Amino acid sequence: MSDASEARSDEPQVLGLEDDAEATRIVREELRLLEVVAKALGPEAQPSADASATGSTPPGAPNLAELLAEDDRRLLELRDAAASAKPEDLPALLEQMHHLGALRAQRGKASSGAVDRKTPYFAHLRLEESVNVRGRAGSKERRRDILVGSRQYVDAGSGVRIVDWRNAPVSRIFYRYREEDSYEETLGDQLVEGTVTARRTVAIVDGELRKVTSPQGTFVRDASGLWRRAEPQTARLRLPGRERSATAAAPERINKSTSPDRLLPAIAAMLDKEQYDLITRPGTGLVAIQGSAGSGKTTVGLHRVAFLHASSPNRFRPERMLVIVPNEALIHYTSRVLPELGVSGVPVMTFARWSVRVLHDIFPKLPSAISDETPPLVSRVKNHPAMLLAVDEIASEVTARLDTKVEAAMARWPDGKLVVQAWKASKGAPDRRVTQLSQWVAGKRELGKTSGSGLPEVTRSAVVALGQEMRSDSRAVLASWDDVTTNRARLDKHFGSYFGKGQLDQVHEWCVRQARIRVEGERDGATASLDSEDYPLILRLFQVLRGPLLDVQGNPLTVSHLFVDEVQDASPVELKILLDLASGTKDDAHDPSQLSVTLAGDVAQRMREEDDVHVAFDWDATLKELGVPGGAGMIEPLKVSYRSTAEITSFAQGVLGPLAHEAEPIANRHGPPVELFTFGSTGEAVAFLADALRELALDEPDANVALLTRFPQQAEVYYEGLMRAEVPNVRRVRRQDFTWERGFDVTDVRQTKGLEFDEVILLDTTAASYPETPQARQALYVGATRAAYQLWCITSETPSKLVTSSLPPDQPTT
Ligand SMILES: Nc1ncnc2c1ncn2[C@@H]1O[C@H](COP(=O)(O)OP(=O)(O)OP(=O)(O)O)[C@@H](O)[C@H]1O
Repeated sequence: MSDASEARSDEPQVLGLEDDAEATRIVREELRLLEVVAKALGPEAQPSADASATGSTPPGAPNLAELLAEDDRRLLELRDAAASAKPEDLPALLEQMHHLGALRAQRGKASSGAVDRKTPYFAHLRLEESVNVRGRAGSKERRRDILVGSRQYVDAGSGVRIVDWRNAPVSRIFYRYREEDSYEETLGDQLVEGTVTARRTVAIVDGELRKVTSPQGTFVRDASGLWRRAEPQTARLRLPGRERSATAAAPERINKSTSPDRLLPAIAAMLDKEQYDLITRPGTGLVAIQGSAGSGKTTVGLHRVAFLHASSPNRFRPERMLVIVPNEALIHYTSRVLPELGVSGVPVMTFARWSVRVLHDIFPKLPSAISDETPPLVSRVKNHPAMLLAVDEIASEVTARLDTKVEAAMARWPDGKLVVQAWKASKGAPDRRVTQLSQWVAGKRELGKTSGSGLPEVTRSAVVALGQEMRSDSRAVLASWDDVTTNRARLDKHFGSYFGKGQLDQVHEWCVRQARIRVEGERDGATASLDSEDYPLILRLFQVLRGPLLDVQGNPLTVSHLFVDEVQDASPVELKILLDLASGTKDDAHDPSQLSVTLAGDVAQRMREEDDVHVAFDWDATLKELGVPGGAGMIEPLKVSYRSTAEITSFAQGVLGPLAHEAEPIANRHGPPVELFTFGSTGEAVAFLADALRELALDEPDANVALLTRFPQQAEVYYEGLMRAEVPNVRRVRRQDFTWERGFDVTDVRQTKGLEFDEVILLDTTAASYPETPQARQALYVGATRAAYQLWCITSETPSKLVTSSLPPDQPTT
């Protein structure tokens, strides 16, 4: 490429900067470069090289074009399905289309097609270097201009060279070095040493240069074509400490960035009145805590566990209490609170972890593998609220069969009527009733004030034989599990009004296949496994057929107090199991009068794995469904938003729109404004972030920032870019494997449920990733409210309306 800094007679005009020689020189250089590129690209630019030629696609892996074709095919399929879908299936299909559309858009930007003439590149590097070719003596000096863009373009004739920011080896220099830095890099078989003599980012919109950002200044062109030197870049990430209090009496907040670790602290001395009242409620009964994100729900639930233990150490022994949190990260995040409050040894688990342990204690022969291929549809059906009714129906059928058996069998024996009466007086799950009948006939207990010990011998023997026969029905937990999932008529009856026939066909087919592999062993390479949703299903069937769950010694398993955090994400079946577990037992049956439970949740934060259809969480309905007396009257809202600043809290409420909490949360501190940064491409956004994060790492080495995308695949792109840019301590968190150390965690929103970071950067806050759907609102809300102090939104396409409409009206967007 010719040297753009040489003076020429036909040099482009830079109006508005006549008094600023440095600015004129820089802008003119960039205008000339753009002219050269535009000429080389011509009106119909042709691709010069595809992405695979850059060596970025591993052998055998599908290349970008194949992935795009696959995306298109699936989009078409979804579109067809939507055209003929039942109205109730439409939201799910539309949500899938949004998801795929967002990924497709991102992939499309990186596709190997023609360079986008409207925005051919976003950065310019000028390098002066000396090149040594391996194995050859001597070196060659050269000076060259490299442009960095979203697609590669090389035109040897005109000297134009645009490299793809993601994979051209030379783009490493752009991300790793600043202007005037010396570098040494191996590019192919060449060892290249040199100096970056210019490093600029440029905004080219519709083929026109609009902005140049350089170490010498930022130069912006307005609509009338005049250039001006902009105020120095003010966008900075910062750590807390300088914010003002929103209310004079606002309590202090613990500054986690200066505490020894980043875990949730014990804050007994700081609790407010409402929090304290909830914590000190009597130990028997149910306490339901609703509150916006960061209002202290987890904190209150854990302090309540400690309070109950302190008030009745024998009843609430640590090992007899249970805390259920929605993900593995929260187990670690909350681990400090209880020991600091003097209670060690309370099991804190996810429902999944707890249920795996209990199920295998009861049924050690069940396969231990959990399928990672379960279709989302199967998960949705198995987690559906209607499953509770399906399970209850099975229990009623078993009971009806046993009633018939007892009556039919006893009609033949002397005093058989007494046996029928005793059977009717027995209580609890069918299997417990069979046990009670056996105990009655053996004279070990009374049923309805009678004892069976006076029965004629023949009748007693007949009852013993009948009891054995009845066990095959009352203990048929695993057979009932098969029945509820593989019996097509049952699926239709319970789920037919929520799912289409084709969908239930798929569910049925999957369940039948799973059952067959379990019976026949390995088949076509597939080994026996359970779906993760089978765990609650089997445990619930156990409770309704056989009674309280059992520990490994076969004793009834109960807990003296249960705290379920993020309850809006638990399925009704899971909740029902847990509530029975926390009910205690009397006469072998659950005893709701002993119930001791704390539930904490936020309707606005529901994000279940299988929710491609929006399912609103309704406290009242849930409590009623679970048979909790009092319903919504039990709920105590917490209103102070302790985690996030007023700026973030207000932005987050805006994002929720119609789903916003009835009671506007009260924030107690101010902080930096929420900012939206718009870029021409992901590569440009990565360059900006790399600079901001590097600067933060230098100024505040302890900072811990979360960079969050909506979908996991999007996080990969940013992670790779930041790694290439050699930003220190960048980590890709895929399955809640947070290290809780200083640095930058790149992950998707779902992973951060319940957690807190000083700064959050929401990536790809585009209209495609966050459309105006309830799911997108809730995901964006969860992401935004993870931030305690500072929140940035980044986009390289049309920004989501959820973001733009939630920023304050005077908020400048960059
Ligand atoms: N009374 C209080 N005074 C000061 N800080 C508090 C108070 N209550 C809670 N906090 C702090 O507020 C932050 C959020 O608390 P917590 O995680 O318990 O909220 P949450 O409602 O469970 O949030 P989420 O809905 O996001 O799960 C924590 O840093 C906690 O220490």
